[in-house]
Amino acid sequence: VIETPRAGRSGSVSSPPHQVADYAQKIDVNPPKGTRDFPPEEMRLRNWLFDNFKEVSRLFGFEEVDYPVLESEALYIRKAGEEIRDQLYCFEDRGNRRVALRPELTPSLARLVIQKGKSVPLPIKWFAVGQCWRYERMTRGRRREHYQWNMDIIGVPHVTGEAELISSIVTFFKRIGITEKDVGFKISSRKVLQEVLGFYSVPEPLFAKACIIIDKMGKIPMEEIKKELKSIELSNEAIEDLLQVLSIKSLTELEEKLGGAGEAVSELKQLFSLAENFGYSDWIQFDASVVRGLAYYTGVVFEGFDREGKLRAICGGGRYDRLLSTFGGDDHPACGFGFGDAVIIELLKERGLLPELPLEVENIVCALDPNLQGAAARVASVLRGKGQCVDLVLENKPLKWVFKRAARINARRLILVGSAEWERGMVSVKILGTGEQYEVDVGELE
Ligand SMILES: OCc1cccc(Br)n1
Repeated sequence: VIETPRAGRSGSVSSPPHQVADYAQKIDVNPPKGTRDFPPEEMRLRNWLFDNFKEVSRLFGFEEVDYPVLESEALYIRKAGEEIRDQLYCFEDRGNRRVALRPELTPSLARLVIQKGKSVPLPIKWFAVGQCWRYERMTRGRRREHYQWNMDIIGVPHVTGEAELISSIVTFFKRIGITEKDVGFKISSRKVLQEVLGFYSVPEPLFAKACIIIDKMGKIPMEEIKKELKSIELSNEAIEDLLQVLSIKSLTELEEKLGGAGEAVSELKQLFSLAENFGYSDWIQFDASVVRGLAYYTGVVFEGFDREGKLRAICGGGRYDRLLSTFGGDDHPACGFGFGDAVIIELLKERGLLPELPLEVENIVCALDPNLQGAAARVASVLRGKGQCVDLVLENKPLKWVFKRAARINARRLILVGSAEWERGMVSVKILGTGEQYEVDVGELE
């Protein structure tokens, strides 16, 4: 914390060497509650993670997009009782507009797809990595921001879309050393719920609310779940039947319960068959209790989980065929997922899989004489022009300091610009850590 200097008895302020303005206020140098700084080491890990997100997206032929972190609050006003709504980071701007820091990326995607209309041919395959926000009472000390990787397919009504998306996440996991022994995907479909609630003639508008309540299973007591289901007029019989179906863990059992004629069973069978062809059957399991906590899902839903059961869901997604029409656009079939940047890092730490990402600077260039600083700048420019990374020593420093800095930045080569050598158009090169050293013509440096 930066302290403002206190006036002594004489009234004069004995300020430190650097003058601190008398009016300077004490500021907290930590970032706002629930947010993170990314100093170099953390930023290297974040870039490593995002580079893997983006490389997988490229492998699957997806195009990168982005949207404002600030959106109209209207994008997120859904009436299904979602947690994401309760925690909206929203405010009125100076133009009296209701705006919000985006809590997720999917509504922005829907907005942009509608905006683009027929100018963008289907299927759309877009991905984004963006910061998302929630305003949660810090009582739980949880973060208020995270970065989410999203991949979405618009215009494909078949479960081939969901199968492709899960394949992309499996590809990502494999790239970073995570196997099916570490994580799995619980897969279900909201059409299971729809078919069960349909038996009890539960009106369509209550369907999303029921899903949001059921998503709280395991997070709040079962009695509370039943109470909330009763509050949306589900009969005791419907509730008991629903809870029984939600405990089903196999497609065979599901088919026995629902019959084989419905879309829920047939789509899930197709998905599991496609998984066989993609080669990730060992990563997935049917679990009827998966509904996810977003109101707009309409079909297949899935979530990545850690098999040790220590962490929250790693990622989640599903089909949302009617989101666009809720924004006044033409409906297109759609599916997608969100993958947060925090739980996966916790998992990698747990598994000892965090990558070593040291700062690596190829060259450190130093003038041995203050009059040779220009020469050193020239050498640095020649190397940089050849794509070489150079840390140029910018002050007149003793060699001991230079060697210490070279070690800290993991430099491979120390290039010294000395007057005797420079007069012959040469510089001296030390390959650090090897004792090898030689002189070389500046033009031949590479
Ligand atoms: O996963 C829900 C969520 C949304 C925004 C920010 C954070 Br942290 N978490």
